[in-house]
Amino acid sequence: MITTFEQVSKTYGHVTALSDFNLTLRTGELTALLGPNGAGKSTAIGLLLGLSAPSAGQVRVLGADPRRNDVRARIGAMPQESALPAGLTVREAVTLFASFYPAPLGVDEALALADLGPVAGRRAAQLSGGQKRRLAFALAVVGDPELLLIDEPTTGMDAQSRAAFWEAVTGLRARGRTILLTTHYLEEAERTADRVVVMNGGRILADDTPQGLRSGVGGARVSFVSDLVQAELERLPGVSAVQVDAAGRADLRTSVPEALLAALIGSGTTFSDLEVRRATLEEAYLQLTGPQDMTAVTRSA
Ligand SMILES: Nc1ncnc2c1ncn2[C@@H]1O[C@H](COP(=O)(O)OP(=O)(O)OP(=O)(O)O)[C@@H](O)[C@H]1O
Repeated sequence: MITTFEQVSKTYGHVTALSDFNLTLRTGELTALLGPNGAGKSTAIGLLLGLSAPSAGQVRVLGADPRRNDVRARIGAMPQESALPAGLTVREAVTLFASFYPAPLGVDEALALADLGPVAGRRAAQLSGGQKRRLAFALAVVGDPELLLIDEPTTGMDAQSRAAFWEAVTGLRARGRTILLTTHYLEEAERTADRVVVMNGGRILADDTPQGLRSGVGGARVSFVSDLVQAELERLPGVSAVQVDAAGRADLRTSVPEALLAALIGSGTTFSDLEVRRATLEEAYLQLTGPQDMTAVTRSA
């Protein structure tokens, strides 16, 4: 059952949030939708949830109009900010949400997926920020949805919660669920997504696998210590950027790392401390969206 945006535009007064937006979500795939603040990601998710109608074009969710109640019952959503039932315990909230769906998961299964077992008896209002995100996840998955929409899911989660969260999400994908995720944590998208869609200004800039995006833009970084001066480094094959630090370590960006190394060795130059690494998804993303975007966050490992 196909989920598509066909030539969708969405405007709010004079603001164009989405423009000529075309995207097909493939069954069983985890797609990461990336873009700076205001790019249009939440607007796209809102359209899939049937919260608003497109200004032009067509949105189909699991083959039908997302505003139909029977379609909504097949979607799970974890919004950026969710109003949780504060007075209920975690278990009561998950039990209540399970009752909305025709074939839900077991309550204990949903609690375990979200790693909430130890706090199942606690009231939602008393949860920490990260625990609230995990409760929002449990409420999104308890209906066993075919399509899962998750908007900046791991904000506020600690390292263990994030690891457990991604394990649960990839487990759902292995069961054939279709997942659309937005995140500003690019290394999470790089590690987990089958497909990355980069957007800005309401338009799609790239749609590829994480590997495809990395190799399509940016090439590789090669660094080493040598006596070569800036002008000599710039003449090496495929070099688009050169930085040399005070200790004489050169850091080069090249589209052809193999040719660069062959030229370096062929020149007879003495060099040491060689490091070669492919461009990261973050570098590819920044090339696509422009260095002025300060919203892409990278956590230190
Ligand atoms: N209800 C609304 N009324 C007016 N403008 C809106 C509304 N919702 C979104 N916008 C505008 O539409 C554009 C896209 O917003 P959207 O929330 O979809 O971006 P986003 O990519 O999700 O951003 P973020 O990463 O900050 O969550 C922005 O310029 C935003 O100000």
